[in-house]
Amino acid sequence: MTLVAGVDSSTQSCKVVVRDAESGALVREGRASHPDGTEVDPAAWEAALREAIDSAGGLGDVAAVAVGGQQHGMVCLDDAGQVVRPALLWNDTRSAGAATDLIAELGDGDDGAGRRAWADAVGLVPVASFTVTKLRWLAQHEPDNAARTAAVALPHDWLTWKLAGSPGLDALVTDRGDASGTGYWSPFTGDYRTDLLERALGHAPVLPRVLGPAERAGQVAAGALAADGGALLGPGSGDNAAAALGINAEPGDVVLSIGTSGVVSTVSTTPSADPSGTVAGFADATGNFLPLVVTLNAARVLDATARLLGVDHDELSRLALTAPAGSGGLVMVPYLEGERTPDRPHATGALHGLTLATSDPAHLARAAVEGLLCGLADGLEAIAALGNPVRRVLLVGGGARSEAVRRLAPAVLGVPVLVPPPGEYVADGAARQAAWTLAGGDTPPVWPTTSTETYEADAVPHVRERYAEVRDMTAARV
Ligand SMILES: Nc1ncnc2c1ncn2[C@@H]1O[C@H](COP(=O)(O)OP(=O)(O)O)[C@@H](O)[C@H]1O
Ligand SMILES: O=C(CO)[C@@H](O)[C@H](O)COP(=O)(O)O
Repeated sequence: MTLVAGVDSSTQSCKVVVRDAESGALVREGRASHPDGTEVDPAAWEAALREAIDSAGGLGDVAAVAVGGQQHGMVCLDDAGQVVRPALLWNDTRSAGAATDLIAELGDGDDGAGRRAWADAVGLVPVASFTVTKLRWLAQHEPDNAARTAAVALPHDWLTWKLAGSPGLDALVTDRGDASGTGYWSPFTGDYRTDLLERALGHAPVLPRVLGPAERAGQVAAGALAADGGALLGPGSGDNAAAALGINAEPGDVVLSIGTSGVVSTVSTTPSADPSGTVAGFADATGNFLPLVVTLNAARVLDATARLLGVDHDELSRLALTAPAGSGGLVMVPYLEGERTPDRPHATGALHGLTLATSDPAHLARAAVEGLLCGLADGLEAIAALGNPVRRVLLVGGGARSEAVRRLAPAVLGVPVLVPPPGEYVADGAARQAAWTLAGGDTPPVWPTTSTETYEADAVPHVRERYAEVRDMTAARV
């Protein structure tokens, strides 16, 4: 049996799966936690990856490995390959002002023209999540660190490079999927837009070479992150592209991921440009494209509400299912860390419709689940509005383990929802890419598609209508 390994270095944790390269069967797995926060020293990811690899039985008998990772993180390296400062993550909003400036600059002061120019250039409109805005923030607020920045990498790029033994800045590599989330790579041309990078940072540092979907990225160096070296390295990808590969998403499939981020993504054979900025036109990990909508507030809305009520996730779910649809008029707009879509980085969460009848744990639990799902329903609507077919909606991520989320999703979204068994689909996709890198060829290996459970419910349009009223009312006040 030939073994391959896949990594998911996500916001909250690092997961490693070891699978049979031919059948895709799971053989071993491990995981380790990441520190909290929106600014993290990459050394913490390296330590977690080492721990997760060890707990997954090591890489000594693994023929190939690939890394999936949280997107957009700004990893700045000096000319000796040392990290210049802790990485700003996708969910850090301090560069919101830089995003506004970059839009205005490309539009010569005309916001609409600026949005269109960015969408046409790189498939996205700057918001604080994207790397290009973080580099502008760095240039504005930490000019010495900006000047020391000889190379810029993404979390998955940096971990792949560390696995290879940090063999010099010119050995940094990435893939189309993650490059498409930087704000300085074009999914239309497949090339970097170093002019936009230089506009942001003030100079154009070394950038990782963008590899093909199954192009070899070197070999694991013994001792660096794994006791045993020799395994081939795949290019890796951003977590959402890896998840789509892991779940074998095809055009017409929409993947709803409820992790730290809430993501609505689909596979397209053509690149997207949405000047509203709602849909980001990313690339996927197979040579296609991955238009997606991302919210900042997803599984942690459930974490926070469970903490407020002093219950665990199972009890939160049970409570939510005892309250009526619409939670008696209690609406939670869950912008607990600001929000990315809609672009309201300074917003806070809001509860509206609190009455004596709704002031109880069940109504609060229901409002939290419905508020989370309404934000994703808005994303699904935006994806469809761009002409992407919606034939199947698949629900994954830690939040999908909630029975209330699974049962309320079809009602709020208005479509059936297919739920595969709880799993690590990002790491699975990375493992499948590793098998593809090992085998070569134009397409990834065919692994058995996972079974799914279908959840259906009568649509409850009044829930989204009421949510939209409260969402827009709170927007007017912030
Ligand atoms: N049964 C559950 N119900 C609701 N949320 C859950 C459940 N199990 C885990 N979670 C939440 O899912 C999140 C982790 O999901 P995951 O997809 O691994 O996130 P990420 O990939 O962003 O690190 C955590 O916030 C965790 O609390
Ligand atoms: O910002 C995005 C995608 O644009 C997020 O999807 C991050 O990639 C974080 O992923 P998770 O930690 O939630 O998996």
